[in-house]
Amino acid sequence: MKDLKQCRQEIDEIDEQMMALFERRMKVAKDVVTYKMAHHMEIFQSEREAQVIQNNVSRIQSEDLHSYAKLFLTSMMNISKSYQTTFLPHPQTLTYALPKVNNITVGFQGVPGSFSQKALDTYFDKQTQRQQYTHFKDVFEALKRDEIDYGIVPLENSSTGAINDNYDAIRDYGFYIVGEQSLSVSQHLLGIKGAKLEDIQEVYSHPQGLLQTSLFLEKHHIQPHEYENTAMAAKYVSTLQNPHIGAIASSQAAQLYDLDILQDNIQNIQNNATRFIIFGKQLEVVEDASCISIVFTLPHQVGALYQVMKIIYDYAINMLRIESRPLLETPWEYYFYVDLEGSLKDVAMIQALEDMKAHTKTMRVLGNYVKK
Ligand SMILES: C=C(O[C@@H]1C=C(C(=O)O)C=C[C@H]1O)C(=O)O
Repeated sequence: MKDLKQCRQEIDEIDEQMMALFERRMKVAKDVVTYKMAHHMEIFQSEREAQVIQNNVSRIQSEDLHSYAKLFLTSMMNISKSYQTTFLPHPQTLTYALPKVNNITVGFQGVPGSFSQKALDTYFDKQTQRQQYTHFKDVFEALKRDEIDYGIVPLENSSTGAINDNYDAIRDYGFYIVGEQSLSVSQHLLGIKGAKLEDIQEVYSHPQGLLQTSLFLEKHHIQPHEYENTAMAAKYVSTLQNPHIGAIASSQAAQLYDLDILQDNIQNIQNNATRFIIFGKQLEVVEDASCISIVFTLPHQVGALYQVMKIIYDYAINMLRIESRPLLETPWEYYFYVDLEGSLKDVAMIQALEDMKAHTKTMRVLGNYVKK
């Protein structure tokens, strides 16, 4: 048996060599992303990754290490991609993208009658193919598999705040926001034909639908049940044919699933609106893009957020929004999502972003798009 101290000495020597190689590899990854940004290429290149895995796993002599080698290479390439996403485009080489409209497929969560579909119908034209998914996460997965060109998900509601899972997903999947559609949302109490408000004891809806109507539900002592989606809840309630069970959903859902509107506009706040984002695999900047979204993490030190805010102030940039989310790996540390008014074609903006980046631990531009 080898001595532990001796083994660890050997590991230390190996790590030293590996770290030098890691640094070299990451520097090349930086050169790769510079090229990709200038040539409108996606960061993720699945064929290249498959090739890297195939070439290198076959170099490992011990058969029992093949699956570990594959895991090692995959993690290494994930780290390299996440590093690549942190680089800012160069205003001179960044060219405007024409919004893709022809022959595209867009994924959304829910069934016809859902608010996501309504947002999709408002943003895209009739020819756009629609693909529906059960969960928000499925829309992100579908884009990852190239099943769709874009996804559309809600990000924020004016009365209930952020839709956290989608905030985290847009960051974790490394996708870009290419557009935004705001939609005014009216929630209605739906029931089967002939049912009355007084009959309703329980309702089904998406958690957002329940939150947005919490005051009404409390007042009428109606028990809420969470469901995947408002429209799916309406469809479900329609199959139950129980006069005591209702759904909270749109008027379109009432029509589609043959339900009555027992009480309209039951949302806590009358001007209830939801912001949806359209996301894709590439940074696409259209000519009139005026909102830049960024996400960053900060070192745990006094005044770290202030330093970033000061740069925004010094460059006289209008900050449209700031949101923080916990960093799961390290408790009590946060991701900050910030929306800024401006364009990535503006040299001063890039300078400001570079300065901000210097005060962050990690920073990535999520997109530069038009708010609608
Ligand atoms: C470095 C690149 O970018 C990504 C990362 C890869 C890597 O780290 O080897 C491979 C393919 C891409 O998904 C590249 O395109 O070569």
